[in-house]
Amino acid sequence: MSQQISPPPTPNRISTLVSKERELSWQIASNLFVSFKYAWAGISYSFQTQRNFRIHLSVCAFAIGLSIFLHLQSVEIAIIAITSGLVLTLELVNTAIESLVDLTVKQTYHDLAKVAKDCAAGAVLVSALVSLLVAATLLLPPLVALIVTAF
Ligand SMILES: Nc1ncnc2c1ncn2[C@@H]1O[C@H](COP(=O)(O)OP(=O)(O)OP(=O)(O)O)[C@@H](O)[C@H]1O
Repeated sequence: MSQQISPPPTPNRISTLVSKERELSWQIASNLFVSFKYAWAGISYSFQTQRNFRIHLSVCAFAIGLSIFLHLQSVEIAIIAITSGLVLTLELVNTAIESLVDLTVKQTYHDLAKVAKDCAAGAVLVSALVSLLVAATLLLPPLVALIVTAF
């Protein structure tokens, strides 16, 4: 049996899509303040439900705090902040993908659900490892120097 392939979108179809923008959405944020409120609700949900998010947040705060305490250069602190932000951002995306997968397949097993969840978790792991490497490279030399001078 041949598989049905959707035709590429024509300019007319695109303008129809634009005019029906967000038609399927249950609710649309009415202004920027409301958008921030929902964004904060997402961060709060992740914090309350995801143990890994709480661990990563603590480690990131510690790394940034230590980099300030050790008087690292502004660029170095910025690099640590960027890599930390990336980990937390991917944790949020991971939570969103998990929720979408669970919403779609509910409590049934599906190979593609596994791929989606495993890849999302893999993205967090990659960013966490890179972040750890960057933090160790920038923090360890001044930290060791401080410990050596103290004893
Ligand atoms: N519906 C499903 N179909 C197939 N495999 C699934 C399904 N749900 C979960 N899994 C498998 O179980 C693993 C753990 O599921 P879970 O929902 O706890 O993901 P997780 O929340 O990504 O873990 P973490 O919170 O540590 O990132 C997934 O990575 C996936 O391999």
